[in-house]
Amino acid sequence: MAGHVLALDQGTTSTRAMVFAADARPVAAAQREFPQHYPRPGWVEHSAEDLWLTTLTTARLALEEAGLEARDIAAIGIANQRETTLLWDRESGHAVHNAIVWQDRRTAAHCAELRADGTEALLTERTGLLADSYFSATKLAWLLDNVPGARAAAQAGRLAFGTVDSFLLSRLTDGALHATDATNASRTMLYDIRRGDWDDDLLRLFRIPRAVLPEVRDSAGPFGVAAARYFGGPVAVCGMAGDQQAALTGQACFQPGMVKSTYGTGCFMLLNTGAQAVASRHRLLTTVACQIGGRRTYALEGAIFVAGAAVQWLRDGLGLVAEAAETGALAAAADPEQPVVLVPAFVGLGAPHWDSEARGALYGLTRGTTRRELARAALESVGYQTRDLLEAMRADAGLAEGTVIRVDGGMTASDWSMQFLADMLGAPVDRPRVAETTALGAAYLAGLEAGVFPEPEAFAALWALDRRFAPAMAEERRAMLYARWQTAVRRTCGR
Ligand SMILES: Nc1ncnc2c1ncn2[C@@H]1O[C@H](COP(=O)(O)OP(=O)(O)O)[C@@H](O)[C@H]1O
Ligand SMILES: O=P(O)(O)OC[C@H](O)CO
Repeated sequence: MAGHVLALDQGTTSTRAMVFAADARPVAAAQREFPQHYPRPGWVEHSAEDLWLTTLTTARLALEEAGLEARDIAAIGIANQRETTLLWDRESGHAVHNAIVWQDRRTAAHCAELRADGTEALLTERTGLLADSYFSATKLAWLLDNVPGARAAAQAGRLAFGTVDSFLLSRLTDGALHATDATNASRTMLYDIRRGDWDDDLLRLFRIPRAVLPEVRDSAGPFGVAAARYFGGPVAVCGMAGDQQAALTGQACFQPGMVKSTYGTGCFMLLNTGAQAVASRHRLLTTVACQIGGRRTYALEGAIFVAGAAVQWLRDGLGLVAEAAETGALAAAADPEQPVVLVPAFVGLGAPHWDSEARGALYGLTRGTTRRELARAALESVGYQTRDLLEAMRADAGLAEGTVIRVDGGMTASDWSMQFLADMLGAPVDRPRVAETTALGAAYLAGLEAGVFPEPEAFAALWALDRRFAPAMAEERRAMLYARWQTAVRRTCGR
């Protein structure tokens, strides 16, 4: 039975483990949610032990469901929520503080200073990122400044910093390996994405001692061996990548110009730009898509914070639906004469606006507005925000006519949303048969290294279409709706 790969997908709200066969078929899966901690407004933390234990538990459950043992697993691949920052004691493996999650905004003031004093230009040039609390650097600086004794211990080499991939790897290998991959490193705001190394100027700027940093490796390659006691036998870890980059790989977007967009709680759209790190002129991020054999592939990325979360708000906040899936039928039945627009800036707006002060707004309400129009506005908001990203990508990288958008994530179950997306983008939207593209991407990286999966070209041939949504909206209507959205965003951002 050898020739299976175990993928660990450690996400923001839940941890999944999946087993894939050599033909990329998923054969087992397990998932566990874990608590979110909000110690103060704008702060978001995870318990490091929750991240570890849900990973271990789901991995064991998936192996059990597949009826497989450690010796049947050729390799482990890890995909993870990115940027989330951990600092742990090398000796004991214990985190010195909860993980500070990517959504956490406690360092927003620090980032505002970096923007005000002109440092952002240097940050962007070296790391491809923007001075935002989203990324790891200011979170790590906060930990070193606020956890008693942390700075001295870090300088003495007793503490290790890492994103979630690095922390899980350290646990799996019983502390033997302190490493990350280039995709995760590219989200820290400490890594020069063109030179492929930690940047001494940025380390000085954020007062980060080099001694805390992990070694940066290829996304597919040897990452040590998970100790025998975890899975009943040793298993090699052969791949790691940030979850959005893993999804780009799982969607087989290997060629420059290919685009994937993932719709979960938020939305992350990545465009493969090949060997070229394209500097964005429209406030997109430049990031490492993958590193194999020392060769880096880059991507342009647009991140929006609220996609499926707008549907969650209708369900849990307003109680307008009992199930997310009801929103499609409601939207279809909405009054076409009522121009209700939702700008879901619940936590500010991400790319390309980056307005952390903006808050959500609804426009066009009348006495005749019902939950049908609100449902339509929530689903449409995802299409409009994606159009904003695509326009920025077109302007930055000149996308080819007829570029197809490959989609994945929980919200792609909504046919209505996917059709509106295709209409608003004016581009075909392809939904693959394997929805778990993040786990598949992690499995692919590990399986490639272990010799289970074929070279990219042959793997790309395994990608199978579930459904294509072709744009069907008249151009005039498309332009009118998008103009209305842009007006709503301008008003929301006070511009
Ligand atoms: N049929 C549907 N229609 C609209 N939204 C949906 C539907 N099914 C799921 N969603 C949304 O998709 C999101 C869950 O997707 P998932 O990929 O599991 O997210 P995450 O990995 O971020 O937790 C939720 O926000 C949910 O509201
Ligand atoms: O865990 P997800 O799927 O919400 O993804 C989170 C992203 O990696 C944050 O950058």
